[in-house]
Amino acid sequence: MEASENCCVKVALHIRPLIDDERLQGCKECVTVTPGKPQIKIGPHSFTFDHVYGSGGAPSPAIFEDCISPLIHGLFQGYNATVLAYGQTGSGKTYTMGTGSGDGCQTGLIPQVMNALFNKIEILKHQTEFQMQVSYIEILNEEVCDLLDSLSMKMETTNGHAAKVVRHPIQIREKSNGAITLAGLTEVAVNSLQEMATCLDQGSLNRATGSTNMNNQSSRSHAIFTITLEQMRKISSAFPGNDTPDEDMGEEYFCAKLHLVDLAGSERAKRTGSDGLRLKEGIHINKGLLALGNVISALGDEKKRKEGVHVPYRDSKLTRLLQDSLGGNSKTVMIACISPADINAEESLNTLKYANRARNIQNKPIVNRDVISNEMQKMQEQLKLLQAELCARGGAPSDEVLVLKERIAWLEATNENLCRELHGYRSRCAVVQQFETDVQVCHRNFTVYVFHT
Ligand SMILES: Nc1ncnc2c1ncn2[C@@H]1O[C@H](COP(=O)(O)OP(=O)(O)OP(=O)(O)O)[C@@H](O)[C@H]1O
Repeated sequence: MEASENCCVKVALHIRPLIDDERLQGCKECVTVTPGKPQIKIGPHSFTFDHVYGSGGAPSPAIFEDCISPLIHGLFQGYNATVLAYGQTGSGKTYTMGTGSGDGCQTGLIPQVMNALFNKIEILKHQTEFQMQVSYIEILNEEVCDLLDSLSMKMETTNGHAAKVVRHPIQIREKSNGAITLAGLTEVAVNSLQEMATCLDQGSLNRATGSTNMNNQSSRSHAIFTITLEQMRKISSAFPGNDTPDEDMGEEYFCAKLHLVDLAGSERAKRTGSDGLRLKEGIHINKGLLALGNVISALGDEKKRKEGVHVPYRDSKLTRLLQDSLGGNSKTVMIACISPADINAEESLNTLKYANRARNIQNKPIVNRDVISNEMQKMQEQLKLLQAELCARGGAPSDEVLVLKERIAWLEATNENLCRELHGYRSRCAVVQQFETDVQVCHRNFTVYVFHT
């Protein structure tokens, strides 16, 4: 795997327009965007973000080009990415992400992501083989549910009472290398934009929503739509002294994930008017968001970071699942959503403070190339060096030239063997991950060619 620069979590603010309900209540806008700057004022407080959209800031459609396009570009280079929509209930997260069933789902970010992915694949398909899978989960009342598994989302009728959706939670597992996985998660292989859109629609329909005083279609869960992009790319290279340019050097395998997260909205029971089930959901929502806030605080505070303060990822399912997106191997963008209405000023201020802290989080994204490809790349670099040396010696017979030729022959044979191995294992990330656990065997062989010339 390739190391890369640390990169901070980017935070964009999206201010939705006043909605009918707020106009009917006679609300006024209480936020002001500084013209030409990603800066916002609310009362005496002012905040600067990476971008500000809506309400006098940049136009909302620019979010995709500015914030999401670079993540997609990175995904094709093998970098994991995460987009997190955060904000108070009713602030426009679902609309912005396009995970709902309203107008936003046509223009939201996820449909645009899907379009961009398939457009790019169309351009690259002649030199790269692609496979994509999607999964869609929600965290509801601190349980993880698979939104694409129709069996775990059964409609059940009890004692003749109305049918209700019964959700069967799935378990979080931690592998020996610390990676988090979900036991038995449905991963649907998708080959077209239409197939991917169907998964999004079906999962979104299964997602738990309910009516509160603040939003008549409030998402009651945190939802994570994950796209896994696997690539098998042809490597070609011209050896010095070789007349055939772009000689086929085998293939490289990359596997990167894009998590698109629509968080449930923070809420106050007094304002949502929740009781019973809605209240219980609200308590869990706030608990998960508090845990997320604590992780953001621990990671965003430079002093704490330098002191190596414990990051409480394990305090909630949400933070365990987002561990890599915050402070780990991912390029991450947070989209903080707020309502401009004066009745929501207190909640908007809280969102702004929360999002502002997230800007200090440093991630360490790396290219997710599998171990075999990695070793192959090292080997090919060695081959190039040896070929160049052979060329420089002009091929005159000597002991050194003989040794060089032997080494080159050995490397070429090993490279060919590995190409075959990789072919056999390329179909799924999981299989390659399994293969990585056996990599010590390969390493023993590789040490043979790691020598100093
Ligand atoms: N940019 C926008 N332009 C117009 N209307 C919007 C915009 N964003 C949100 N809305 C409207 O505001 C209302 C609340 O939006 P939405 O359901 O997306 O909020 P939310 O933050 O996801 O809420 P919750 O956390 O309760 O699920 C909806 O009626 C939606 O259509």
